[in-house]
Amino acid sequence: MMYPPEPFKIKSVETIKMTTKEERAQVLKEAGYNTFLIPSKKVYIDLLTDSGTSAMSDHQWASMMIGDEAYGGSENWYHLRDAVQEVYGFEYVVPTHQGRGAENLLSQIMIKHGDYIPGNMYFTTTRTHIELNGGKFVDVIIDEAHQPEIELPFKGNVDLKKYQNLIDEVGANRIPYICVGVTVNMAGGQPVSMENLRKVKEISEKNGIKVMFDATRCVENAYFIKEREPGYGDKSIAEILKEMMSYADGCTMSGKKDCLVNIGGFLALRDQDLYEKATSLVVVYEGMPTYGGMAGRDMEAMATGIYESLDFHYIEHRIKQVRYLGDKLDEAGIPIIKPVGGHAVFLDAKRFLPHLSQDELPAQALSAEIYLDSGVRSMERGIVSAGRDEKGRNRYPKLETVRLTIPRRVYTYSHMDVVADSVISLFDKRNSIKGLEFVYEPPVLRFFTARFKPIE
Ligand SMILES: Cc1ncc(COP(=O)(O)O)c(C=O)c1O
Ligand SMILES: N[C@@H](Cc1ccc(O)cc1)C(=O)O
Repeated sequence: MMYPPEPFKIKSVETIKMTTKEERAQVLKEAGYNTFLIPSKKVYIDLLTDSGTSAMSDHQWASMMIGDEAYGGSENWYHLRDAVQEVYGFEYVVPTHQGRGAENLLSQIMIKHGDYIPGNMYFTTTRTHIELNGGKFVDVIIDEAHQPEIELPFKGNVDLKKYQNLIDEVGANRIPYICVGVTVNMAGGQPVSMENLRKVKEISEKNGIKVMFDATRCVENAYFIKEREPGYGDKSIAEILKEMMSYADGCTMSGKKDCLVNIGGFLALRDQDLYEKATSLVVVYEGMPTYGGMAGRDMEAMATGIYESLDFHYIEHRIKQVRYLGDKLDEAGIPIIKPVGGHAVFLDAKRFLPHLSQDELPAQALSAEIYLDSGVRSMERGIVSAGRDEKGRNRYPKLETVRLTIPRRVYTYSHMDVVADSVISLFDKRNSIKGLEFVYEPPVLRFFTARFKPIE
């Protein structure tokens, strides 16, 4: 089915309200033209992120009622650990408050000053933790991933030649692990094929390098493998996921995405020695190794969410709802990253606003204009998100995009129509959109709290 109907019915609703354009202009000014800083009550359709914004199921809410809020050995922890072991196949699990808690632990236990960490495109928090621990991130994704117009089924693949070249150049002993995102957030939610994962594992094993997945959206990746990779059409999402994970030595997980919860995460490992190192740190940064910053009820909801995410009808609808929005925009001639990925539709701000240079922050300006037009909140993913390099110079990513990120089980196809209409109407008056400049720039992860003003 092209766009399947919602495989759920709605039991509880949250009212959303439209604001006036005058009100939004004021809100935007007060938020320094940064959509992260807009109060959510002033947002009509919130496509800032799919992180922690999912609607939980009735079963997950029921799980919240059996929270065992014990400091040590909560019953819910054992359920979560068992779910991770069963579904993802890793023996050792360290709970964390969210994904970056796991990234912190992994980076601290594995990276030595001067090490290199290859990966299939950077992610903001992941690269920050690598750098804070003295490592250098090296992008080894295929070139096509940086080109919005090229359509490939697995545009998140690791370029095996680039990976091998890095090993030859710096030596395997300077590469503790490769970080493989499944799917790749910054490339547009693009998946990685099973064949590519298998080969990455082969090269890594040969060279004594560990493979660590950023498993944040691994269920979405499994769906794409089922849909696109020969030999996987008849396999279940659970089987595909298990095989994907069999090519990793561990993973970091932001449970706020594919585990369908509002908060939570974990680090999973196969190696006992690494696990012991991680547990000695988790007590410093997160909490006891049996809660890691989560309440008992949150762990139970995550355990339930992990099993629910394997349902084919759920994941098919999720992917295709995102595709519905992408197809509508594409048919109207709006420049987007193609193909449409798993969690979001990415507008190509360079082609949307060709009259603005990258220094005029076109994606930041476009996300502000979308909010002004319709109250739809999106996120900049371009030069502002890329930040500065070690010498303090702006990084200029090839992809300058605005991300329309769809929360799971929250909005309907008609909400997608409203979003598409707003973007299409803005495209017609795109020449009047002005650039932005920084008025406040924080030193790290600047996009979260930076402030801007229009360039007059
Ligand atoms: C691919 C990816 N990795 C890691 C993270 C970090 O997770 P969290 O937001 O839960 O800290 C996120 C989202 O932030 C993400 O999208
Ligand atoms: N991981 C979440 C939250 C987040 C957003 C932006 C970031 O750069 C970091 C984290 C997302 O991708 O939406």
